[in-house]
Order: sequence, then structure tokens, then C-alpha cells
Amino acid sequence: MVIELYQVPMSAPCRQVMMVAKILNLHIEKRVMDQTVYTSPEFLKINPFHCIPTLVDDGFGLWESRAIMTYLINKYEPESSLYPKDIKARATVDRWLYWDTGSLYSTLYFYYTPIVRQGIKPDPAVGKLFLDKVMLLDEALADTKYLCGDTITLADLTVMTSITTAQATDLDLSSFKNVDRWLKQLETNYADWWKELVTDPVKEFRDFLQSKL
Ligand SMILES: N[C@@H](CCC(=O)N[C@@H](CS)C(=O)NCC(=O)O)C(=O)O
Repeated sequence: MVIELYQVPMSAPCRQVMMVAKILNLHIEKRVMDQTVYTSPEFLKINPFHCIPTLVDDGFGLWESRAIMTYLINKYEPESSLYPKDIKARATVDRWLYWDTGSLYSTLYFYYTPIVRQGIKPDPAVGKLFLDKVMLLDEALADTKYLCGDTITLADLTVMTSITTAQATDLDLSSFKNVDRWLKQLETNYADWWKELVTDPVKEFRDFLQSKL
């Protein structure tokens, strides 16, 4: 049985799916995207929304990174502490996943997209909106090791992916001390893949953004 993932390494939503695959020790066959794949009839048949990451697991196609992350855990390691089974604990993880996709990452996306699409400088007001959300995150991290307590969950992976993607932009995150401590803890925990799935792709994304301006 083959698990395939259509992805590009520097994409934030793709990175977080690959993190889950690493932690679960899943063998994923990566399908590298270029414009010919995005518009190919084969890919559009799997994902008419033509976005990545797109998973194909034993013929089952799925897109939306957070849906893919929870699917992989539910299917391959349902006892994983990354996505606790207790209803309230799981709801709290879900709350962070929705906050990230609907508030944190989406604001960051609207900040950097003018650079990618039009080669123009981002709107500082949108940057400020993003930093306001990071301030709330910093406050939430004041009395806790990870977002949902002493154990790393999908909440940490998805929010950490947004924060490290922001490090590729000109936004200054240096005043957020709790966020900084939390990132260092995650890096220590995941030292085996941090360079591959965080440091290197974030650098690639930073270079990509700079090349557009
Ligand atoms: N909410 C989606 C966002 C996916 C997304 O924006 N993917 C981008 C690359 S990072 C993409 O595929 N863009 C090309 C397109 O939409 O045609 C997720 O989390 O998976």
C-alpha cells in the first residue's frame, strides 16, 4: 500500500503534514509539484481545488492539511498523544487547529501573498493584525509548556508551522519570549527533523519572498 503526498517542501501546510508523517514513522512517497502537475487532468481528478498538500492513501484522496494530519493519526496511530482521544482534550486541540487555519495562518497568508502574487510590499496593517494574534499566543504560553499542557499535540505542530513561516518575512517576533521558549522546546524535541522540515524550508521561503520584491 502506498501513501502519496503531492507537496512542495517550503509550503507551510505541506510541512506540517510531513511532520506528522515523520513522527508516526510513515513512509510517504512525495510527489513534487510543478505547474504541469497542478493543471494536469490526473491531479485535478484527485483534487479539483488544485491545492497542496494533497494526500492519496490507498486510492483515497484528501486535501486540507489539518484534515490530512488528523486522518493520518486516526488511521495509522489512533492512540497517539498528538491527538488525544478524550473528548475535551481533543476539542482543545481542534480549537487550536481552527484558530490557526482561520485566524493565525490566514492573517499571515494575507500578509505575504501580495509579495508572492504581485511582487509588492506587504501591508503593515495586516502585519500588525498578525502580531496581535501572536501576542495572544504568547500570553497563552505563559503558564504552560506546550499549547495543551505538558505534552506536544497537533496544536503545537500547526501553530509552530505558522510562526516559523512568519520568520521568513520581515515581521519582528523577537519580543515574544514565551513563544521563543516554546519554539526552542519543540526544536529540542524534534532535533532529528527540525533542519529538514523547519530551518531549510523556511530559509528557502525567505529567499523566495526576497526574490519577488
Ligand atoms: N488551507 C489549505 C491551504 C493550502 C494552500 O494554500 N496551498 C497552496 C500552496 S501553500 C496551493 O496549493 N496553492 C495553489 C492553488 O491553490 O492552486 C491547507 O491547509 O491545506
